[in-house]
Amino acid sequence: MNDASRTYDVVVIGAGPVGENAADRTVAAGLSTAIVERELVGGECSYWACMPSKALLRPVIARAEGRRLPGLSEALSGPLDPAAVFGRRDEFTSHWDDAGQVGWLDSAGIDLVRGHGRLDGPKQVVVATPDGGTVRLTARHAVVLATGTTAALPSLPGLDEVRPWISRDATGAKEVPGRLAVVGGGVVAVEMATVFQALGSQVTLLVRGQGLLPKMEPFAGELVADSLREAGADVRFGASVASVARTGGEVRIGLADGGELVADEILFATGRRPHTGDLGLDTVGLTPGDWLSVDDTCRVTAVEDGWLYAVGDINHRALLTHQGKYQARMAGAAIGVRAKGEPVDDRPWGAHVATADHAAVPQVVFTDPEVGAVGLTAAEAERAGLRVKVVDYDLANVSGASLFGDDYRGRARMVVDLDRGVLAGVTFVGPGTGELLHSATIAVAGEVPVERLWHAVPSYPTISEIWLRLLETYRQ
Ligand SMILES: Cc1cc2nc3c(=O)[nH]c(=O)nc-3n(C[C@H](O)[C@H](O)[C@H](O)COP(=O)(O)OP(=O)(O)OC[C@H]3O[C@@H](n4cnc5c(N)ncnc54)[C@H](O)[C@@H]3O)c2cc1C
Ligand SMILES: NC(=O)c1ccc[n+]([C@@H]2O[C@H](COP(=O)([O-])OP(=O)(O)OC[C@H]3O[C@@H](n4cnc5c(N)ncnc54)[C@H](O)[C@@H]3O)[C@@H](O)[C@H]2O)c1
Repeated sequence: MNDASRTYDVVVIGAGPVGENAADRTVAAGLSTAIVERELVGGECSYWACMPSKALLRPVIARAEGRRLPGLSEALSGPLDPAAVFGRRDEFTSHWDDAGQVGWLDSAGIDLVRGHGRLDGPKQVVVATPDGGTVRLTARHAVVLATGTTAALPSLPGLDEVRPWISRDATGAKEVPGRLAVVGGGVVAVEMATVFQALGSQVTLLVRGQGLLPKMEPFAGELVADSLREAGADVRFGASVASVARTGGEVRIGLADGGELVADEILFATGRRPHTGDLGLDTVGLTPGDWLSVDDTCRVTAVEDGWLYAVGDINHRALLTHQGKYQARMAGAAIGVRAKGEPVDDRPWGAHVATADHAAVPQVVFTDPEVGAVGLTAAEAERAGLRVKVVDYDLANVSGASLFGDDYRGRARMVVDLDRGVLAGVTFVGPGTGELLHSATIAVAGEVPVERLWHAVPSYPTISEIWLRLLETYRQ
């Protein structure tokens, strides 16, 4: 063994939250593990996605909530201080320094190899190191790909010259643009529109569809759109960008309907593409640039002998940090038992399978109002052929919600699978509901019978009383 060629039980490429967790689990299973990272240990989530975006959103949401409380609202009438908001964000990204996360890798017994990793045939990884050298890593048991995603941009004439913002530019911003155009109606678009409108930008949201948050219950996007408009944002539906050009510091945006919009910056929040284009996938018979299909233990299905795993965003099952970390826990444990020749517990909800990816993926959108959803929407349940009862309730009628803030607006939906007597999905929309979501995740993942939920008594007067109201409505 020398510096340029090393052998480990497991090699992980990508030290985002998901790769880190996979490595932690394989070390816990007694397997020597190296992790390869080309940028910052901690990945997109820690430095450019979850953490900075939520650090930017927190004062925005806290202020919006405080402004609904007479006695407090007067003290919150002034503008937010962007420099202080950006400063707190910088603390949460550790000023884009990964020393803390590298220390954690050390403490967990995971070897870090810095550089760009590529597959080079079965169980082989070649790392191009920052000093121009190469390190060959051989895996005895498994290679785990956890290389995440980057922003997907549409192909538009002139886009490169415009220097458009992608999510990294928004979450890492140092200045507040006077006019910000945001293209897209998904999670990044609504969260960043919320931040920049509150920090002082005039935001225009250009949504090609007819609603926001199209993967969720329709009322979620409707309530978020109402609130963005009340905050002063211009939310346009059926608005497709046809061309972009930068002249004299301004971006001129041509719309498909012939209209034009002028902005100082344009953010494309139009989805993600996987970091699989330059990963050596062709050396193992896969197509560069593709998302990677996996089984429930996260093994890449198209590769023989079961040595290649893909966890987190790149398998396209659920582009969320918590769900990727869950996959990493399952895959890491599966690699551990397979290495020992022990049986894999791959029954649904078994110890080595990411069953929740199919039935119980939770997500909180940190807008005002917050949106929390888990499991199937009513439309998805219908498409899946389930016999369901859809139960809606206006959160404004819950005592805990009206105490939370005046003029409370929110709505909840419970989708009951009538044949199994359990919940297929739950959605909460309203201020303060994000922390409520895990109760629904437990009910859905635990397949708690609706009749037993009737005995789970929510405390009075909390927003959790929505559970009682939904169940009463269901039983009527
Ligand atoms: C603006 C924004 C906000 C978000 N907010 C949330 C949120 O609030 N909650 C949530 O659950 N999810 C959120 N997400 C999604 C979340 O960021 C991702 O689901 C998560 O980062 C996926 O983790 P990962 O480890 O799979 O990939 P990543 O975090 O992308 O990490 C992949 C790592 O692999 C490295 N890498 C890539 N290729 C190579 C290579 N060839 N060699 C070596 N290293 C390589 C990268 O440098 C990176 O460090 C957000 C996303 C965005 C864009
Ligand atoms: N709070 C959270 O959990 C959180 C926050 C941010 C991001 N994320 C995750 O990160 C991922 C990426 O988020 P995202 O918002 O970029 O993707 P997304 O898939 O949620 O939304 C992309 C939106 O862009 C639209 N779009 C795509 N191409 C377009 C085009 N050419 N022109 C106009 N519109 C176009 C789509 O119709 C869609 O509405 C998501 O999977 C999301 O779950 C999660």
